[in-house]
Amino acid sequence: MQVTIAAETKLPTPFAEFKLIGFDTESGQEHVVLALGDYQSDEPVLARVHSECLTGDALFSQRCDCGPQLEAAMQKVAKEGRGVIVYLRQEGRGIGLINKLRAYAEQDKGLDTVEANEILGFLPDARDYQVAASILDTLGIKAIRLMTNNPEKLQSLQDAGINVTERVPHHVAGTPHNKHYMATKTKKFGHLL
Ligand SMILES: Nc1nc2c(ncn2[C@@H]2O[C@H](COP(=O)(O)OP(=O)(O)OP(=O)(O)O)[C@@H](O)[C@H]2O)c(=O)[nH]1
Ligand SMILES: [Zn+2]
Repeated sequence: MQVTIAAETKLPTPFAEFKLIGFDTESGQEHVVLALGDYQSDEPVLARVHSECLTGDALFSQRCDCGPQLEAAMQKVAKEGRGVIVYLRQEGRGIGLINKLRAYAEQDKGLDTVEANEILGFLPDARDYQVAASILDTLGIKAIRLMTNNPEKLQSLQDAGINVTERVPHHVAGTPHNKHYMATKTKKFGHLL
């Protein structure tokens, strides 16, 4: 997957002032990386590969754990003074925003997150991490310490050619609204929660 750095600017946040790097890809999808400190040196860098979740990241949804996980990743990178957050525009585990909302509507009727994707004709998880590998490669990052609870994501990133030297557990507090969702992630996706 061909990716190019299209823009670089500053992103001041409550946690740190990140470098914000915008990527264009041959598929037309745009992605961003928040980077801090000397992320290009040889030492494996603390990293999160975060999948877009408009409802969780921007609208404070309590159906999932995405918003608090994004914030926690920014805080951990700020604390270390060095790290990257690859923000991938793979909304709804790759099925897109509106289809995710359709999947939520199915869950409102009693299906779990996997069954809801399947009844709509999608894979339970349609994400592709090849683009993350290309982005990290373009940034000159050779090895990462990955903040995740998802063993499949870790494996997929390794399969895409990324050297993951360590999994850093990335737990956040649950809510009454995401209890069932988190339980399904543990049972059906093997999340280490
Ligand atoms: N299709 C679908 N996507 C969802 C649903 N809930 C959250 N998502 C999407 O799932 C993605 C996040 O995946 P998660 O399984 O929560 O976490 P992860 O990134 O695989 O694993 P961690 O690294 O541990 O956070 C985001 O793209 C969300 O938009 C849902 O019910 N259906
Ligand atoms: Zn979410």
